[in-house]
Amino acid sequence: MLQLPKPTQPQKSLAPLDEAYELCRQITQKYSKTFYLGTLLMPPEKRQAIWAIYVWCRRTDELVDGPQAQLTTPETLKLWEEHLESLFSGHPIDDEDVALVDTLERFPIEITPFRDMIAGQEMDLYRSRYETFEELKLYCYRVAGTVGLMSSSVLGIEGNHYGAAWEQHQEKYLPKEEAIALGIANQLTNILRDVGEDAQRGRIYLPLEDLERFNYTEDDLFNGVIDDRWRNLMAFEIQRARHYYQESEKGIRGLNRDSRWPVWAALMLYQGILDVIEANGYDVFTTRAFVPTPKKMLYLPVAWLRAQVL
Ligand SMILES: CC(C)=CCC/C(C)=C/CC/C(C)=C/CC/C(C)=C/[C@@H]1[C@@H](COP(=O)(O)OP(=O)(O)O)[C@]1(C)CC/C=C(\C)CC/C=C(\C)CCC=C(C)C
Ligand SMILES: [Mn+2]
Repeated sequence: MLQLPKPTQPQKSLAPLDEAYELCRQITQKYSKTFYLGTLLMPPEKRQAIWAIYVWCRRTDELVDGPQAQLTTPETLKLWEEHLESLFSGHPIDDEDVALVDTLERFPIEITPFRDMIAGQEMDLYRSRYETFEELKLYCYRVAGTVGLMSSSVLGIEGNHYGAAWEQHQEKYLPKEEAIALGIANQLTNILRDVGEDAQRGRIYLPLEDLERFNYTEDDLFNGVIDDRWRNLMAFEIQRARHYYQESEKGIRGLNRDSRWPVWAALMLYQGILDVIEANGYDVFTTRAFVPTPKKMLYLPVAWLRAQVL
């Protein structure tokens, strides 16, 4: 269902726009309950645009993380970048692209974050360790901070007046850093939740300098050792992720009013995973941390309130 690029595919007739958006809706709903719920709180035009962006991101991630990932080479990613360029010149190739091409017309977005995400996925082809947090942060920017930048164009920036009303210039404060911070916070959360799953694939995203700081070894991690060293290491990483959430929060008030509730909701739902990891005694080896649906529903009114007052 998630088609990988087929460069030699002959010309085919593509889905009409409403069907393409419906396809993107279905894929978003299937693959991410959390972000899908967030989009349901948006006005229809923004919601559809986020589905289109989600699907492009999902397809990009699938290239290195999906069932066909073994077949992906740097050449595959090069072809995917050419595919991207075709979309940016208004030429959809697959049904899902029809929605993204329309979204790009309605909400102009720079191509850079899309290219950067492909570069991030490429890192997964040749890296399975990160020595320092600085190195990991670059990866997190590329695979997730970029999502913040892409989404911001759709979410919209509230116009802020600086200076007196009779002055001509009206400047907009662009909360770019905050959008990137929320992506990084989400990705760090994702990494902490998936430590066990990634270890089974021989991957360690936690910076090795942090393992060393807490005297915890790669072997300990592959054996799923949970002791004070691990608990302290995890507490440190969770605190770092929470710092990025906090950094992102001040950007939300710079967004259009109708985007603040969905973003607060997505933020709280994803950050909630950190609380579950703590409640599970930092066991990310045998238990997958998730926020149960009734708890998700409880977050929604709190997120609404924050969107009104913060
Ligand atoms: C509500 C809203 C605007 C959501 C955006 C939804 C969107 C377009 C998500 C794209 C997700 C995606 C498939 C990215 C590919 C790379 C990747 C896998 C990144 C990880 C996402 C979750 O992955 P996964 O599928 O493994 O997770 P679950 O199993 O579903 O838990 C990431 C963790 C990155 C997600 C990053 C964001 C959603 C960016 C958030 C930032 C903003 C919306 C900017 C807000 C603006 C300001 C000013 C704060
Ligand atoms: Mn992934």
